[in-house]
Amino acid sequence: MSHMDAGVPSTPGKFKSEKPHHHHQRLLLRWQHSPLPKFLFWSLFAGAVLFSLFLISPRSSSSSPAGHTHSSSVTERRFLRTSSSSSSATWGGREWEKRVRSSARVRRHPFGLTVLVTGAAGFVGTHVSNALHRRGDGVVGLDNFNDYYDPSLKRARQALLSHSGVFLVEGDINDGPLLRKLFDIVAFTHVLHLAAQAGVRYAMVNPGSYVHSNVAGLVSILEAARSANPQPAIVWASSSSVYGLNTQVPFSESHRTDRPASLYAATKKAGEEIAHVYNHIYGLSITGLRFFTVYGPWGRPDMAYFFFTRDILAGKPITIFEGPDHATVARDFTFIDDIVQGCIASLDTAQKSTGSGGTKKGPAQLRVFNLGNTSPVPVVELVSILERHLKVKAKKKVVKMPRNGDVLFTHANISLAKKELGYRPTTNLNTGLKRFVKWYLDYYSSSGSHLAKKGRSGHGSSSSS
Ligand SMILES: O=C(O)[C@H]1O[C@H](OP(=O)(O)OP(=O)(O)OC[C@H]2O[C@@H](n3ccc(=O)[nH]c3=O)[C@H](O)[C@@H]2O)[C@H](O)[C@@H](O)[C@@H]1O
Repeated sequence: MSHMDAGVPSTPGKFKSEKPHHHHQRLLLRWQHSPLPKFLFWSLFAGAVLFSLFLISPRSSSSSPAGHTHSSSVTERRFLRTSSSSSSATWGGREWEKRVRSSARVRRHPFGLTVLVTGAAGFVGTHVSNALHRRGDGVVGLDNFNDYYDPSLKRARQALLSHSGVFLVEGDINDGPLLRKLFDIVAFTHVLHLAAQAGVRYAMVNPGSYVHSNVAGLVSILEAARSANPQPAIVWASSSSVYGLNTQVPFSESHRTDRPASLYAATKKAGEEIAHVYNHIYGLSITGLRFFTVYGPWGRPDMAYFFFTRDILAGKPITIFEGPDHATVARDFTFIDDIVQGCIASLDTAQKSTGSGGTKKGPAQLRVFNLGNTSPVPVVELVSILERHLKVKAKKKVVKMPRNGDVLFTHANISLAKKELGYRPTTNLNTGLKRFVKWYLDYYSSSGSHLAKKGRSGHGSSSSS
């Protein structure tokens, strides 16, 4: 859920350099040696630099927010609007530092953790931050509140955290000075890095944002962590999508992950390789968690279970994908509370990093775990459960799955997480969706959403099997 701050271009803004032909080189040399063309050359050069800076600026974005991405095939280079790019949000100052320190204070002695949670206004980030704080750990959140999906939902999650005493810093994971400042003020024992550009299908619409958040952003976090003294242990969100076209089931950590089906998956896979580098060179203790389609209250509106709910209530048709020869599309949907348990167990079992001041002192822990539910459910079944809880019949359109980065099925083998983390998911899809629907109806009726109200009054009496 994070994105770039103003200024520094990453991969999307780069131009391809081409080797000029010798003849062109000679012409260019001659041209450069006369004074007027030299002036013209540098003016044009400066103009080009300014123009490219304009293009990469977050403020240059004019396209509409994402979240409803399943139909677009037009690739755009778009920078998501963040709180710091559209308002005067800043960080720093004595009052700000005081709030950071106070939020980081451990109330669970002697074993309390001090955790920096990136993407803390996100779905998983909010839940884990809350749970850590409740048990007495120090928690500081970081989030850039970008507009990939409705920022008001992120603000509502922030209000929830703030109410329980967790301070959320508004800023970007690509902001090196901000990260250094945070590590200067607080000796974080752990970083739970959840900030990312999520969503499989949106990667075809806005590829640059995936590279920026999931590759450059991850490196930025690891750079700050490796230079910090003491170095924190890192736990971060990878994804079940790294299994890509793997056909061995259930997916186990030892299976192939070199055939991603989407750019999103490729950036998460790249993250796992980058983690290896920082572990190897700097002695950072790093744990990657492959989440399997996490759902639940306070979830992400760009995910199918969420927008299916919205559209069913609004009486709009929903599109259900099917594979070749009518093959069922299924997901190992995992309830948020189980994921929270897996994240906390990963933090608790993470060993200390072994470096200091950027120098490795010895080998450090490097782990990857599947966090799934181990029982895949077809998407049509997900829709039936929603219909039951919403008491509304869906207008279903079954279509052949477009080539959009989606895979046919996911299924986690969680033996390793069970053994090493004591991870045991306990919520099935029916129970989890019941809790989601309850939250959804409460949230959107109390926040005055016409959509939820209209959907309920317009279709409340029809019911499904
Ligand atoms: O497990 C993961 O690692 C990933 O889980 C989700 O990705 P996905 O499983 O594709 O979840 P949804 O976008 O909610 O889609 C769920 C299912 O509904 C299907 N679907 C989606 C959209 C649609 O209009 N119709 C439809 O049938 C998809 O093909 C998929 O099988 C998240 O969106 C990713 O950020 C996350 O990394």
